[in-house]
Amino acid sequence: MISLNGSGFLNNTGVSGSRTSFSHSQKRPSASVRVVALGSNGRPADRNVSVLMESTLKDVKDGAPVVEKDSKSTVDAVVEEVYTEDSATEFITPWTVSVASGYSLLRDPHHNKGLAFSEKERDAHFLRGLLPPTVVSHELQVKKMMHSIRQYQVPLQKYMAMMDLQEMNEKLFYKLLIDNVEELLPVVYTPTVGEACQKYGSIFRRPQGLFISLKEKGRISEVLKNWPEKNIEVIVVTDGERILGLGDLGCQGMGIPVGKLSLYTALGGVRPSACLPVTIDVGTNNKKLLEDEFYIGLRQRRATGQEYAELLHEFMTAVKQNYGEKVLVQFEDFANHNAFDLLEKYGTTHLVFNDDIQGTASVVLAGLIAALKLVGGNLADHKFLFLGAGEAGTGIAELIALEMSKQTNTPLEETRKKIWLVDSKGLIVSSRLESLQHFKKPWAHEHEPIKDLIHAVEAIKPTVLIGSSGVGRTFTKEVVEAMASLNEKPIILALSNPTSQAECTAEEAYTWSQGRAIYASGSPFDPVEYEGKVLVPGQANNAYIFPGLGLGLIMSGAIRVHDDMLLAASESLAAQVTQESFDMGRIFPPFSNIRKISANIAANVAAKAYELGLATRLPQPEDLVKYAESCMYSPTYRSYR
Ligand SMILES: NC(=O)C1=CN([C@@H]2O[C@H](COP(=O)(O)OP(=O)(O)OC[C@H]3O[C@@H](n4cnc5c(N)ncnc54)[C@H](OP(=O)(O)O)[C@@H]3O)[C@@H](O)[C@H]2O)C=CC1
Ligand SMILES: CC(=O)C(=O)O
Ligand SMILES: [Mg+2]
Repeated sequence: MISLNGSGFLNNTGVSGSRTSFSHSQKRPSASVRVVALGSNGRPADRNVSVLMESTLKDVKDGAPVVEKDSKSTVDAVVEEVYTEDSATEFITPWTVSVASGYSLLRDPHHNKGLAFSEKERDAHFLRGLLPPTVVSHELQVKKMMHSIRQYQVPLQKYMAMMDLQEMNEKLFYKLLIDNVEELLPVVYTPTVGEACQKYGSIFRRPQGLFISLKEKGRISEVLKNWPEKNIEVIVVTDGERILGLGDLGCQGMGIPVGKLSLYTALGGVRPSACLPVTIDVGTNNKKLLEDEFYIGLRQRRATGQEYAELLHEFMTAVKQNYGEKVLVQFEDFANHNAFDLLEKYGTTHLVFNDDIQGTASVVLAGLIAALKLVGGNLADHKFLFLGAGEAGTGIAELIALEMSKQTNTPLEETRKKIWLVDSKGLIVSSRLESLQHFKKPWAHEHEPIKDLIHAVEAIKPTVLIGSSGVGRTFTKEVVEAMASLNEKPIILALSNPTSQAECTAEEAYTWSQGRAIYASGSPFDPVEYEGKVLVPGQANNAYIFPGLGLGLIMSGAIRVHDDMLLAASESLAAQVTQESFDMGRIFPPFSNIRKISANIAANVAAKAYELGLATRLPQPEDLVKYAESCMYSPTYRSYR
């Protein structure tokens, strides 16, 4: 497993939302917070209307500016006040010299409240006549939006409605997503985000992230400055070459960083304005896209070698220059021939992790630790077989081997022998060693060659079967039946996304194993009734991990990601699976509790960062769970003066 390095950018307050904040001992003069609303084109409109928040920054306590609550303010929590307010306290752009009319305010997604603007605000901000007379609560807005989204039968229409909402009223978008996470996760994330990426050219309306193409070579730092937010804490970047299990979608992969970052906010509580989605466009080898008149990316085959490396290097350098050394960069959906190398290269200079390799490993290990409560034994008592030996497969395999090695005090080389992988050419065995990609080599064990999965299952006799191939329906009836004949409770994880690429469905796994399989999948499946018992499949998706992991890194001011932090995240997630879940056969907790889960994961990750001496936010908060919760963005409307 690759351990990642980086060096520290010190944020004195430890409140990660605020790079422009103050040291623990510094007093900040009392100051009103001035917010300038901009015109719909991002430039100020011609009317002089300043929007003043009702809160006033007074002091700095425990590293967090204390907000004196105005009698009319609706905001209560001190830290929340600082962390949650999304740039409203520092709305700075080079052209912020005058202020806007209410019309502009309605078009500013960060500050727009739509019909929730109070009578007083409508008067103060020139909104009279621009809104119908009714004033509604945030809750009613959520109810109405959910009603409206449920009217759409087609998932992509729901996705587009959600994206429109995000562009229109950010706080309503996040409240909707947080309050209805189980229903809306499949809309803004897998599986629908996969279809959205496939059709991104046709549905593209407004930029939701930065597109950095070969055309921008030599001026990436300038391009970063075009993004309106400056205090970036998390970047999710893709080059679009391996989007879910859908292959090379080039520039249209942008849906993935956008979706992942909306989960950073909704699930992990990172401020939306601190999140930057980036797509690096070096071309695409997808012939269909190159010939598609609606394709939005560069029309050329992918740049490789030095040209590719130089663009990526310029990007990584510019990121550090613009946002400091503690900005977290999450590599997402790169093809494996670049992913491992990028992780290794930038792990020594930046705070980076690869979600597909490391986030996936952490979530699957958590599921396995939890599953042991149902099947018994320790990790080392089990034998693992993977279909797919790429980023997800070898990443998971390595973290399982590491955990096993720690638990049994056995060398990693030994624990790896419990784990077998099959790739497109068959079982990975020592006779193939020379021709294997470097990340597969540790898994080339002594065995005769085997070409297909069913024969590998029969020969290896695994207790756990994990699909990470990106190819749908590869766990056939024969394969699942073989697992069920070998094990009383076979563990079967069909990780590939989106739903169309799942190695088998929940229904198939339960039916073909006579209801005995312990099953989880990357994309969600509905519960299945088998012989009168309702079995609820878990969702083995890195979305359980990266938001909490990211929050833990940010709140502790961590300067690098360490494997032990991934293990800490796994342990925390596994510990949060309740008996109620186990009784339904699920090895992951429901997403409805995800913010609490993320806070606990963040606390465990941060604790590990402190233990390893990798945290820079000092002193360590006494109660890390409470601190994590206090740091989390919540989409509460603020009152405007
Ligand atoms: N649930 C989750 O949280 C996550 C799910 N995933 C999903 O996992 C899948 C794989 O992702 P990733 O590991 O990054 O992709 P990679 O491209 O890195 O790896 C795919 C692996 O599958 C192998 N493979 C492809 N076709 C077959 C086949 N027919 N039979 C056997 N093996 C095959 C490839 O073999 P070869 O090397 O020979 O080409 C390769 O080893 C994707 O669908 C992705 O969506 C990924 C990350 C997280
Ligand atoms: C979930 C995820 O990261 C993937 O499928 O690539
Ligand atoms: Mg991914």
